[in-house]
Amino acid sequence: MLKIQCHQRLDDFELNVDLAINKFDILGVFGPSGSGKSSLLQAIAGLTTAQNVCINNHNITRLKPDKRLLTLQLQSCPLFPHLNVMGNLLFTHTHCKNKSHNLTPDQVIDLLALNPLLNRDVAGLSGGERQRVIFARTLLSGQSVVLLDEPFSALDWSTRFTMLAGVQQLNKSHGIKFIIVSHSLKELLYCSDTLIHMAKGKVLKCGATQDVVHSIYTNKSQTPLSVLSFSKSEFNDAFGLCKLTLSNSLQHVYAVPSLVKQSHRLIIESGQITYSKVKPSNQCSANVLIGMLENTQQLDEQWLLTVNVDTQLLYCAVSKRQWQQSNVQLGEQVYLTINNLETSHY
Ligand SMILES: Nc1ncnc2c1ncn2[C@@H]1O[C@H](COP(=O)(O)OP(=O)(O)OP(=O)(O)O)[C@@H](O)[C@H]1O
Repeated sequence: MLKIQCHQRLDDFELNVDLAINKFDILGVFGPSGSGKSSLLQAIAGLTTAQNVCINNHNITRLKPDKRLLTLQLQSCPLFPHLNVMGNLLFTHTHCKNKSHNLTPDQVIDLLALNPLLNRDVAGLSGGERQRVIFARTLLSGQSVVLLDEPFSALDWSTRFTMLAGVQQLNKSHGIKFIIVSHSLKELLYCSDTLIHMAKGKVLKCGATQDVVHSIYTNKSQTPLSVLSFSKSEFNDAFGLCKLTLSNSLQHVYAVPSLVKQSHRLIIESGQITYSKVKPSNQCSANVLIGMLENTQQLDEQWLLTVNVDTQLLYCAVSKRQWQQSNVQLGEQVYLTINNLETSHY
């Protein structure tokens, strides 16, 4: 159980958060610019003085930041300029006391593939390299609750997915809990189990990530993305592709290994999915899944179809003309073709 109550007035802006979550491992915080995401993390970490901060009914408003047993990685963090990358990591590992987990520098370096950077001068690092080093340093502070404010915004999607898979792995292997602020639903869908949607200093919705994302889509504010979870991944030598078996049925799709990473989720954009009432007969049409049309909604010029595949909701955006011609009713079986899984598009 996690309960957060936080009240803070910052000139004209008022942060007023009161939420309760049954369980979380990786909590995402999503919302438009200026909605109060960073202010919330900073108030929890004690970097700003809020009028009231209660976590699980403990009032921590006056508790010093170093007694809060968590660490916050800000959007931009300085590194020590007189130390190289390895020096920065070792400094944190050596000087941070009262650690709650025993992650070693070698483990973090391996997980985040930092070996090629270790002897580099920090002044010469690119924005993305710098973010990876800062994340490694955050982990080496040894806290088991880690707050991250836009931690991977400077990374390309492939590297970002590797880092997010690392976050999931650290949660499983070392029990580290993460709260991650991001503008990107794609990022949060990939890694978080629970999501907070904020606007104007308040929580609009909080709950299982897919439910909250669904409510964001039905409010028309975002391009729909789907998550496809799979339980098994087997590399197929003949195709050079991974065969992914869906979590709740024997349906499967094939994807290039670079899309699979260490995670058991694929993020699929609505434009990647096409649907039909009859099974596609074209031999080239691989990656066809069977589902049931669960909902339709008009989004400006398009229609958004929600299709239940394997108890997972996939979103498919179609033109008005295509929707009218297809003559599919709610509850009917449809075929979804997932495109671009067999070529790397990041
Ligand atoms: N120290 C401060 N004094 C006055 N106003 C502040 C202060 N810090 C933040 N604010 C205001 O509070 C609001 C929320 O800011 P915050 O940085 O928390 O939003 P955010 O959701 O993290 O935005 P972004 O996604 O752009 O980083 C903004 O309107 C900001 O101008």
